[in-house]
Amino acid sequence: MKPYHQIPIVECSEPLVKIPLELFAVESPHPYEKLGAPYGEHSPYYLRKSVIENLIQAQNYLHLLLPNWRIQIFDAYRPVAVQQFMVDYSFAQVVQQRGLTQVDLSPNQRQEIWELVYEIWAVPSLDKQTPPPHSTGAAVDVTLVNDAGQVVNMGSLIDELSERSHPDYYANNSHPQTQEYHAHRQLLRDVMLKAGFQRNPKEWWHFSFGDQMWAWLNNQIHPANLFTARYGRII
Ligand SMILES: C[C@@H](N)C(=O)N[C@H](C)C(=O)O
Ligand SMILES: [Zn+2]
Repeated sequence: MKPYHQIPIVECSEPLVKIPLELFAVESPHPYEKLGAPYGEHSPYYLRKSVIENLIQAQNYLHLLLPNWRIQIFDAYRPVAVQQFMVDYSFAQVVQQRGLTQVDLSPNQRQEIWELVYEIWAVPSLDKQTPPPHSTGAAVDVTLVNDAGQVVNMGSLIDELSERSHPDYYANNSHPQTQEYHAHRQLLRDVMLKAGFQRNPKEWWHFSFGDQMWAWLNNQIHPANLFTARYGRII
C-alpha cells in the first residue's frame, strides 16, 4: 500500500476517450505494445475525457512559451494485465542486467529486485480500492519534442530504474548540461501543473489528473482541502 491508496475513490463515470494523437507527438511504435504487452481489444492511446482536455490545455501553455514545441505521449491507458506484464518484464530485465537467472535468485535477491521495480512501477492490483494509476485512464507519461522535431533530452530515459528518474535529480548540479535537463523537466512540470495535473514525486515523466495519487498530492499542498479521487479502475 502506498499512502495515496488511502484516498477514497468517488467514481464519476466519465468516459475513456481516444486521444487526438494528431495534436501531439507520439512515441512510436508504442513502447509496451512492441514488447508484446497484452492490450487485447484495448489501446494505450485513451484517457478520461477531462484528462485529454487538460493535456490539450498543457500543450497550449507550452505553445505560449515555445510555439513549435509539442508534448510527446509515451504511454496513457494501461489495463492491469499490461501493468502486470510490465512489472514482470522489468523484473526480468534487472535479473538479466545483473547476469543472474530467475530460478537461482535467493529470497533476499528476489526481494531487493522487486523493491527496485516497485520504486517506479505501481503494483498491478486488481483491488478496486488500489488501482494502478494508468488503469484509471487518469495518468499519462509524457516528454517534450522541440521545434526541430527532436525529443528533448531530460537527462534520463522514461522508465529508467535509477535515481536519475527523480524529478529534482539534477536540481543542485551546476554543470550547464545538467542545468538544461532540469530546466526541461521544470518546463514540462510547469505546463502540466498549470493545466491541473500533478507529477509523480519519483518520475519526471508521470502526470495524472483525478486519480488517487493526484488527490493525495493536492492534499499535501492544500491540507485544508480534502480531495478525493474521481477516477477508479476502468475494467
Ligand atoms: C514506470 C512508469 N511508466 C509508471 O507509469 N509508473 C507509475 C507509478 C505506474 O506504474 O503507474
Ligand atoms: Zn506513468
